[in-house]
Amino acid sequence: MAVMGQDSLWFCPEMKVSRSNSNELEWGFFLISNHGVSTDLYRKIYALSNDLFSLPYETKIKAGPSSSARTYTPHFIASPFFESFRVSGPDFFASAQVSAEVLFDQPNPEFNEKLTEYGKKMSELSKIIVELVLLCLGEDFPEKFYGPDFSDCHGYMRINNYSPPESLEGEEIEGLGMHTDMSCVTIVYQDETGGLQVRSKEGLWMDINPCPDTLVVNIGDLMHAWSNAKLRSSEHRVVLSRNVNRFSLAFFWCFDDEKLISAPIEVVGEGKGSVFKPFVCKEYLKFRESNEKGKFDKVGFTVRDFAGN
Ligand SMILES: O=C(O)CCC(=O)C(=O)O
Ligand SMILES: [Fe+2]
Repeated sequence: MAVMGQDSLWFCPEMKVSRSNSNELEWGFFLISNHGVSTDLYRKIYALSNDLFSLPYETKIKAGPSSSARTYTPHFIASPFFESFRVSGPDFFASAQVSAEVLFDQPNPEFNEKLTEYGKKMSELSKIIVELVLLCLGEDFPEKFYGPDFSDCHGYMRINNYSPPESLEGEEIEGLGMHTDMSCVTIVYQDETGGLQVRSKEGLWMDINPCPDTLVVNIGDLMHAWSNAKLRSSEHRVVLSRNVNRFSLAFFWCFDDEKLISAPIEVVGEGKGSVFKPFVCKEYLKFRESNEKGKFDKVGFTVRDFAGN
């Protein structure tokens, strides 16, 4: 796997993050290539997802928030133009099957198999990425902290469909409002439509243009808190400016729900104060859920609002 720089936007662990210039650590986004996921697998998942999103609303909502499956997020929850299916690990097959059973008339083994293959690939990649990211914080960090703090991580994916309104004439609208991710790291595949943007520290929106055969990785709130804010969980959003559907796959690699997140002294530094109070992972997830419902037009809450000192 290679981690690449693009213009000055990206930090690159393999280029060795220079501690004298912490800028590279502060973007919170980078690209990876040579990740081992075939174009063919993306094509298949894209086609299967299209079948899914093309189903009538009455069918999709059978897996909606008030169903027992609760894998489908319909329009008007995150945004009027966004809908999504969730597939959770570690048993991606069983999770995909929960949706397949309520959505398809017949068994659809290909759907379950392809999403399982993708979930497993992303889980492996996430482990490598976490090790690389730890290496950015200190040479001995992967060895010291991967086992105790990161070996119980688990992942889930969201298959996202953005459908802009037909009236979109040269305008730009938010397909997904500004937010930070509730993950340690997130791996995003975006199709060639583009629209993903990251907010700089100065508040400027920067485009993350689609780049063939690369995936976008971003640091999430859990890693931000664990690293005592040394690794930035950047605000990002998706803007739609063309009248075409946009497809993306976001994979979130997270701590166990019960984990107490507290930055180690080696990260904070002797005699220095932590940026965050220690908190249990699931309490933060609960806080975000209760604060974000229906607030897609508002600035999202982050871990700073929840546990900032
Ligand atoms: O669709 C994308 O490109 C990004 C999605 C995203 O930020 C998310 O699901 O958290
Ligand atoms: Fe996100």
